Amino acid sequence: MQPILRLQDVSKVYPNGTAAVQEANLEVGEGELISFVGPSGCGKSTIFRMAAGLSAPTAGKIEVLGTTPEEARRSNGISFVFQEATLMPWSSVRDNVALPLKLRQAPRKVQDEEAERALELVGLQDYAKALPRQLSGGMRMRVSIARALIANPRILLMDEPFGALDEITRQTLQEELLSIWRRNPGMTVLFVTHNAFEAVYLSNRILVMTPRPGRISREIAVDVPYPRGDRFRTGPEFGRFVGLVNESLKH
Ligand SMILES: Nc1ncnc2c1ncn2[C@@H]1O[C@H](COP(=O)(O)OP(=O)(O)OP(=O)(O)O)[C@@H](O)[C@H]1O
Repeated sequence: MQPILRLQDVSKVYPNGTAAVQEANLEVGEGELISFVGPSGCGKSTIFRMAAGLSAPTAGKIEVLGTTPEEARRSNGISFVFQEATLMPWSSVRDNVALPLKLRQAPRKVQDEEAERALELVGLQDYAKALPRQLSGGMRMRVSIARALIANPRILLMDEPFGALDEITRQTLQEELLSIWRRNPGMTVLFVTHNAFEAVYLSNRILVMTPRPGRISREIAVDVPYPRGDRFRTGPEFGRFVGLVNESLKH
């Protein structure tokens, strides 16, 4: 199978001399949902920024959708969701979601229709005219996800998107993400989290990174079929996987 994203011996040393990533190797297949876990500062965000073409590696090669990361981003093949929802405070929810289409100069009618459709996917169809400050943290994150989905990306990069949310909201958004992912069989999701429970619940594969400079030290396949639901979350198998992730983080 042709990988949709490939890192070959990728390293990143920042101009101030900080070695953030060292010889990371990775192949991601279409339709995977992969989580990255690792200690703070081990280079997870750096890998994501490089994969999205927002920062260049200092060594090695990254291939996304058979081309360069920059090209994949320009053609809307790859979208990014950050930890903070980063919305425009003066614009309505609908206009925030429509931004990627506006930047592409899509007709206003298309922008509105597609924004409504994306808002429906995240359950916010009734909030199209609201301003971001009128929403809760979880709702703002949903807007941010809708904005990433509007361009129909083949790869969605999510950098600790649920880190700032309470546990209940986090679990709701996990379910929504899984449901969106399952309804779009070709969509590949890469997800950064500090939370072993979240990684196990969501992913088909977990990549554990070493402390900085980050390398991918271990891969854990969570070979449990979807939909997973509460039975998986509360069962013995779940605990075994979480134990495996936590154990791997110690080495
Ligand atoms: N622009 C930059 N210039 C210099 N050093 C940087 C820059 N961005 C990140 N770093 C450093 O590179 C290392 C990796 O940072 P990165 O944000 O990729 O880690 P992370 O694993 O995502 O961390 P966290 O889990 O805390 O979000 C850190 O030591 C960080 O201080």
